[in-house]
Amino acid sequence: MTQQNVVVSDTKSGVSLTVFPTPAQKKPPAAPGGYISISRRRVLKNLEINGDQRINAWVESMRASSPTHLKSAPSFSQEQNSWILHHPSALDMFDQIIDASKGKQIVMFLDYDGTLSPIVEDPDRAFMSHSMRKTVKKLARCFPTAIVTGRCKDKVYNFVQLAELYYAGSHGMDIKGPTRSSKYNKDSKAEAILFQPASDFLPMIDEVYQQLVEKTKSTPGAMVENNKFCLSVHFRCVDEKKWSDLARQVKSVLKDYPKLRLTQGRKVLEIRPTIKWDKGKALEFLLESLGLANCSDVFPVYIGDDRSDEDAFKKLRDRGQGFGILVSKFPKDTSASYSLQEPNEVMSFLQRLVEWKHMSQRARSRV
Ligand SMILES: O=P(O)(O)OC[C@H]1O[C@H](O[C@H]2O[C@H](CO)[C@@H](O)[C@H](O)[C@H]2O)[C@H](O)[C@@H](O)[C@@H]1O
Repeated sequence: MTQQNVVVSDTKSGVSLTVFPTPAQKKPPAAPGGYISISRRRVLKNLEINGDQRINAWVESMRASSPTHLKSAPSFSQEQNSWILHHPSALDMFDQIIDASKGKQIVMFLDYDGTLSPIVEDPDRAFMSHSMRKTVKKLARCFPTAIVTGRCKDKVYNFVQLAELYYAGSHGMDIKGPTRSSKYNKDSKAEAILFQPASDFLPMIDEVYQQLVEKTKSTPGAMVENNKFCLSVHFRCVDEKKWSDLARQVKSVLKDYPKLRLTQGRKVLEIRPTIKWDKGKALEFLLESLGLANCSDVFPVYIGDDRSDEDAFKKLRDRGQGFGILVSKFPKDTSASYSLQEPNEVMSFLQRLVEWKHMSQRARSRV
């Protein structure tokens, strides 16, 4: 690359442009603000446009991924019907699912928000019901069970309060084994599991958290949540007309932190380290910790409702093991095989798994 070439990178938008001078431009013109600066200005202008387009794309995508109103147009019900054909209800397909798992060790991975708990306005009040807790407790007696969430691990633990589970907080960047022994972790090895691949990022995340709180305080309803290794900026209680402004505020803070990236969830923008780690990798790590990563007779089931869960759905597809279940009332682009409409259906599905396990144990003990 010659000295005159200009590389302009917008690390946040992933845009990296290299501007090569044309032969006619090779000598810098005498005029102030030579050709490199003019090109740079043009490129920066383009980046501004791209930046705005990107913000609009986030905002649109956030609206689409968490629709507020049930659509009623005929084309929508057609879309819904065709989607359901491709992602049938895991409750309707229960027998087929059980058939596919025959002779294999089922391992359960559960997202938290929108899967075990209903979506609510205040993230600090996203409690799971007692009946859901009871169900998950029973489930963990039948199968190794992990909670995989974007939340801070300790916060989700306070919601779930089951010491016999594995927990992967901060989108899998904070993993911990059970602290209470169960059938699957008798040798106490599980308790020793602790994996934090992004610990170097802690000071940066704290710094960005402070800046985001300061920057967004002028936007009524905006809330920044510290999830330890990642952050969430909540849009749910912000007037939709202000969403683009809020996204711009977030982007303006992040421009100085190329080592952080933005992802988007249900009315939330999430800020996380650029390391190659996600819920899919966390799932693989947990299977390895359980000594099941290289087994052909493992059957992982991952249930989740959000974009970040797609990494885990995809991982299962790539491994050709088990399957994903998307929790959604609406058709969504997904790598999950099955669907459930809401946390209540998730609970029914988990209950059926527990009943089936008890029945098959009883049948085996009779033989
Ligand atoms: O991986 P998850 O367990 O699904 O966590 C993803 C985000 O969940 C939470 O936000 C979502 O639930 C809130 C409470 O119902 C809701 O108000 C918000 O709009 C949703 O996006 C959590 O607060 C975030 O920090 C997580 O990133």
